[in-house]
Amino acid sequence: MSIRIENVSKNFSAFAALNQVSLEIRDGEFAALLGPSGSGKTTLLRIIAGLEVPESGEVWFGRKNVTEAAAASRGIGFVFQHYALFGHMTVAENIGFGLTVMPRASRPSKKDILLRTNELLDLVQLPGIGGRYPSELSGGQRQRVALARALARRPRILLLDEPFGALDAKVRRELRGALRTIHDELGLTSIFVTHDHEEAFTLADRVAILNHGQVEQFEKPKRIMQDPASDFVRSFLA
Ligand SMILES: Nc1ncnc2c1ncn2[C@@H]1O[C@H](COP(=O)(O)OP(=O)(O)OP(=O)(O)O)[C@@H](O)[C@H]1O
Repeated sequence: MSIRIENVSKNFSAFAALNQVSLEIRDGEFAALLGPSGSGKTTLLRIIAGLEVPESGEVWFGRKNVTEAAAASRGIGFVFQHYALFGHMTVAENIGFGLTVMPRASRPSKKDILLRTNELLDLVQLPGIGGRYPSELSGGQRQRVALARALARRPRILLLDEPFGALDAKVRRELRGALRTIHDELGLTSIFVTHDHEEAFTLADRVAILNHGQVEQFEKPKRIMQDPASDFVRSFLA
């Protein structure tokens, strides 16, 4: 599902967090939003998710204008750094949660939810741990479970906000590989927020570099390295 952001602006009081941002992410693409702290990455992701409303501009998913659509109706999966799992629920209950709260008419049966949960545990390479509690998992395993939970309703768009920020370098690298494989296998369109250059450049098809609420450059990693579009990009990458 392609995502088109057209002239989006967002202010907090008098402060412009996003200033006339336009970005077009192709169906099936893996895009990263990279930039220093406060550049507007999370705000842009939250607007795409429907968790913030822009003052002006539009957001399109494919041929649908979703600018005013509720977050729950957008068919998105999210993974956040601190989007904690429910501690009192098992891993399987966490993953199936989004399915169990669906309206009765569209809710899958208990048996189907269990099947789906096991399928997702296989996908994130944690088979057999559905009966454990989050406190019994490592940080990397928790983020794999968070990813499985985000995918339970078969979203076509996956939004990730610094999902590996709290993990050590080795686990980050492993999870990066796993995430990219899942993105490709499921044919998702994914947007990944990070302030880590290496992470953005190894994961994404194209990287959007943000600074002061504006996109300085949105291109393939190689192209950005070869031909930085501004002094800011050059010094940010140095
Ligand atoms: N709810 C809010 N109220 C007031 N200001 C906000 C709010 N949310 C964000 N901002 C401000 O908007 C700017 C952009 O914030 P945003 O979180 O989008 O940046 P970011 O690039 O994701 O930063 P970080 O890497 O630190 O998470 C910041 O200056 C921030 O202080």
